[in-house]
Formats: sequence, C-alpha cells, structure tokens
Amino acid sequence: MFTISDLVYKDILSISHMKMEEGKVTSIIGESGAGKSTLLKMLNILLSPDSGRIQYKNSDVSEGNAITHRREVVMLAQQPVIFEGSVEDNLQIGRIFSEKLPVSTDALKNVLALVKLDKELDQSAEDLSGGEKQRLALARVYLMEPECFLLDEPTSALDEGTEDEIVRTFLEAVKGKTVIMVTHSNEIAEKYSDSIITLKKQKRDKTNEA
Ligand SMILES: Nc1ncnc2c1ncn2[C@@H]1O[C@H](COP(=O)(O)OP(=O)(O)OP(=O)(O)O)[C@@H](O)[C@H]1O
Repeated sequence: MFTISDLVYKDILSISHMKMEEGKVTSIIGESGAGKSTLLKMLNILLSPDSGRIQYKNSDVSEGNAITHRREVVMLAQQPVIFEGSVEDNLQIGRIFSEKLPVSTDALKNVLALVKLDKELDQSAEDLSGGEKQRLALARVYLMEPECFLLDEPTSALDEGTEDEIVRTFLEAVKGKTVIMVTHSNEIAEKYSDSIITLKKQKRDKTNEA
C-alpha cells in the first residue's frame, strides 16, 4: 500500500526502502524520538520529505490530492482531538469529515462497546478521562471506515490488560483493512502484527550546533 524509497527528513528520518502491505497490520516501534510519529505524518501528507519518495498504491503522494488521500488514509494522532459537544457529536463528526451519512444510535452504541467505553451518548466528551478520550477518538476513526488506519499509540493511556483487549477487538473488527500502528509495546507488536518496522534514532550531526 505504501512504498518508501530513499527518504530523508531533516536529521530525523533516513529510510532507504520500506514497504507497508495492503490489508495487513504493520507495527512501528523504536525508542522515543526515533521518528515514529513523524513517519506516520508523512504517510498522511501532513509533512513532506526533504528528498525521496512515498508511494501510495503506486502513485507518488506528493502528486495526489492531500484531502482525498486523508479520506482513504485516516490518522489518529498521539494526542486525540476531542471536539466540544457530546460523545455522539464526537463520533458523528468523523462521518461528516469522511462525507458519509450519520450512523444509527445502535451503531454508535456498538462502537462504544468495541472500545470498551461505558458512557452515555449524550455525555459531554470534555469530561472524559485521558484514556477515555483516546478510546472515543479510536471509535471515531473506526466509524470513518477508511481503507487504511494510521494509529499513533492509540492505547498508550490504558492499562496493559485493557490495551491488549482493545487492540485485539479493534483489529478483528477491521480485518482486511490496512493498519499501520505506532506502539510502545513490543508485546502488542509481536502478538498482533503481520510485520514490524523498528525505527532507530538517527545520529545527530553536532558540528553545526551552537
Ligand atoms: N516539527 C518539528 N520540528 C523539528 N523537530 C521535530 C518536529 N517534530 C518532531 N521533531 C523531532 O523529531 C524527532 C522525532 O520525533 P517523533 O515525535 O517523530 O518521535 P517518536 O519516535 O514518535 O517519539 P515518541 O515515542 O516519544 O512519541 C524528535 O527528536 C523530535 O524532537
């Protein structure tokens, strides 16, 4: 689905060749500051490489339309965005972004169960805890039904048991779609991925630093 060649971005990323397969789960792991979030942002055309190519379905992403791209390839950021309003508003807004019709109350309840979020649909989303907001944002991207999910530490605020369960049920529910997921958990990566990419921190050139 994505092929990267000879990519360089500042002194943060240097990738000669990398591939993420369509319909598979690819986990990205690596130490803090290795560039995992930066790489996901590039796949979502939120950042562009200084040199090199990123191809999506055999076309260079720099030649395509970023808005159209982001409807097919949806990113869940590390700090989930929560909009003013209710839990329901925060779910349906994803459907609006994706230019899809609103889903039924039953579908909303089902997705809350999928991410184990035991909250009323009319509850204010701003009152949720950090881990609950993370699950609400995950539920939102699920309802957007993209071809490809870019998930940046989607369950980092959860305890290990809950994290494992939510990753498992989410991946079962989206089976067949492409998932590219940054995770701090080697265990989750090994258990649930078809392939694992390990990013290494680049050696910074200190000669130009003050
Ligand atoms: N907009 C930016 N401008 C300059 N440097 C940046 C920018 N964003 C991130 N960086 C730097 O790029 C490096 C990689 O950051 P990134 O967030 O991609 O790492 P990460 O592997 O996702 O880290 P973590 O696991 O801590 O989330 C870090 O050294 C960071 O300080």
